[in-house]
Amino acid sequence: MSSLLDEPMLRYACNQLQSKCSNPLIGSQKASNIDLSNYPPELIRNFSIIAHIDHGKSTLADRLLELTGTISKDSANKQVLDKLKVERERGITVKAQTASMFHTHNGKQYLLNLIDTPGHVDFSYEVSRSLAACQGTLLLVDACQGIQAQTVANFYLAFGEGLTIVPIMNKIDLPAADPEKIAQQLETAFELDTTDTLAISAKSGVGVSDVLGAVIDRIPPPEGDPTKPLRALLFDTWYDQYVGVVCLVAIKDGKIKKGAHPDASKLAVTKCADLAKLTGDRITSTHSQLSYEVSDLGIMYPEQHPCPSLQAGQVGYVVLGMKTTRDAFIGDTFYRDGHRTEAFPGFQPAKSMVFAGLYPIDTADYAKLQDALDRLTLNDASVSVHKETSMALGQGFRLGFLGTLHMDVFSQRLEEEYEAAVINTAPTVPYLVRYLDGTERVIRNPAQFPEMEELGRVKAFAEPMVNGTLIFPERFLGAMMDLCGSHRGEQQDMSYLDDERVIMKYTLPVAEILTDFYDQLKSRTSGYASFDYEEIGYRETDLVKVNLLLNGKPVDALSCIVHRDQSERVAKEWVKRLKGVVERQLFEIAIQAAVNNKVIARETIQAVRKDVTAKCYGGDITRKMKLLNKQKEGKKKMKTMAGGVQLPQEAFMTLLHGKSGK
Ligand SMILES: Nc1nc2c(ncn2[C@@H]2O[C@H](COP(=O)(O)OP(=O)(O)OP(=O)(O)O)[C@@H](O)[C@H]2O)c(=O)[nH]1
Repeated sequence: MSSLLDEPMLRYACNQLQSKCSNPLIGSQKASNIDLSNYPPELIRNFSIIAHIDHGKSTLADRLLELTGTISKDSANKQVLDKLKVERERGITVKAQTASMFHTHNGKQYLLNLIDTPGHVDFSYEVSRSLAACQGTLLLVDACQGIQAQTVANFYLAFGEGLTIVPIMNKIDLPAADPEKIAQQLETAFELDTTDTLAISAKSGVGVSDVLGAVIDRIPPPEGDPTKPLRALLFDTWYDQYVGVVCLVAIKDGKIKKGAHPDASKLAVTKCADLAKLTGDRITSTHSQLSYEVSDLGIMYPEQHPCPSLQAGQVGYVVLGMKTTRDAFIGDTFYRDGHRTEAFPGFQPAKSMVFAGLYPIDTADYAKLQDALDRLTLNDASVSVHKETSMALGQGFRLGFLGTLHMDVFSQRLEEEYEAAVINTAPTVPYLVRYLDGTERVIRNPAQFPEMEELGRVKAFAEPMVNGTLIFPERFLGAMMDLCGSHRGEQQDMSYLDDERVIMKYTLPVAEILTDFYDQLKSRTSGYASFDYEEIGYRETDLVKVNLLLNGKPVDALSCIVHRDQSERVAKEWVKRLKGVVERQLFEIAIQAAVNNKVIARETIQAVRKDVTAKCYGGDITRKMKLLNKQKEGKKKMKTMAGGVQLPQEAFMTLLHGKSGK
């Protein structure tokens, strides 16, 4: 028997066993004998919980898992869906989580699949994918804070998917809770009938059992026919170091099964890989047209729990032997080999919205950095990586991210993985250059900005825009209008959620929310405002490139693309910052910022004048002059020798990160 298990499979088996041991229910009858073949779709409910950050999504998920006996009521089981081993391994890029549970209601046992959705706007493309696997959603609102910007954004995503929305007010145990006011907000903002709104405390458990009843009574079961050909929606993936990519799928029609091939017993099988070839179904990806063996499948209970099959209406995981998450396309349709079915609509790959250069501090560490990047992107297909070279920083990479949160988390993980500091250049958005001849080009790096001679052929520039939603108490109205106005925002709409809270819509350039927008939003409202946005495509704008020059030589890593109106302010700011990090040298240093070869800001660092005549005691003036002339020549030599000023790598760290290099 041991010959059947090669090393990776053995490690995988141990891993599975460990995860089962950490599940309080594994070992009990209920968990070990889950066979979902022929589970009727009318006894299944697929739902998600959507909410603004901190409104209690994970806490409610814990209570539901406890109430259904999926996890034990144990103080160690807190925020289980946030702390699953698989989720920790997935990191930030693959965030949706699924947990299946069983619940008996009116004498019937139901299979409830809770599909957790990532909350942050950077991952909203994934929220809609996850919602596509559900028929209903619990819209959770903090009974003290009320509706916030992400409540609005997530509501419209669920509404757009045509899901049944069950409104729930959470945290009613808090003294400041005001359920009546929140109900009014829900009616005003979403025209929801709030007569059936549930009022709960996910923390204490009050009212939570009614949530399970509402899921079963109000959310429709999945439609789907197990007897039809297979049609499965891929809505999430993560990377497992032992088996490769694990895919989360919602089976719309048909079934996928795992089990011995009829001929398996007749063949001499010596390797697990060979065994896998003889077991389970073969399925094809509509997107890539690649065909895969189903080597494992099951449900998340709440960790991976193998089952013999998955069928119409069910949600679970399948292992297909994919080596990296780049092979898996969220939104893809799987069908059984040779039985192509209609693909799900609206497949759209994640779009990078923010680009930044990444360089090792020590150029000798380039290979090590590449290695760390390869390992991290294995699990995160949404980060794009291209090699680039900078005159100032040497060899490095240009990375594309879904947003600034995505960029921050990735950079932090990279520093941990790579165990050294890296230099990130200032983030930029993808700009469009439209030429007079009708062609277009996307630029993701200031170095790609058209030079003077090319500018004559440029018809216009365009930048990506968003529709932003801000929600805040009325007393901050002036401050918020000022903030959006100073970030080139244009007001679209304004209304009141209740007698004191305002909801305001602005179109804003993405480049503006990369800067200090969030910090200002929080500081100007003491944290009382919330903000969310959706992309709305490109709008023409007037762009220029600001070049930073040291003694006339451009420092490519410090150039940036900005709106023409901001160029002077940005230029002055950068030369001042640069002056703060360049040390005085034996010659004068000119720090300049230029647009189209025209200098628009300048600072000067005076030379340190070495007193070369100090050793000349007494009055021989000709000897003094000789030494002073020699010094002057030395200065010239140093300028030409260096070809400009040498800036240590640490200075870039200070400039771009606002911290020292080590
Ligand atoms: N008093 C009270 N606190 C609650 C209740 N539900 C959740 N909390 C607290 O609110 C905070 C946020 O809860 P989470 O469950 O992490 O919220 P979340 O929506 O999952 O947050 P993110 O995952 O960060 O989006 C935690 O400190 C919880 O203990 C409740 O009913 N009453």
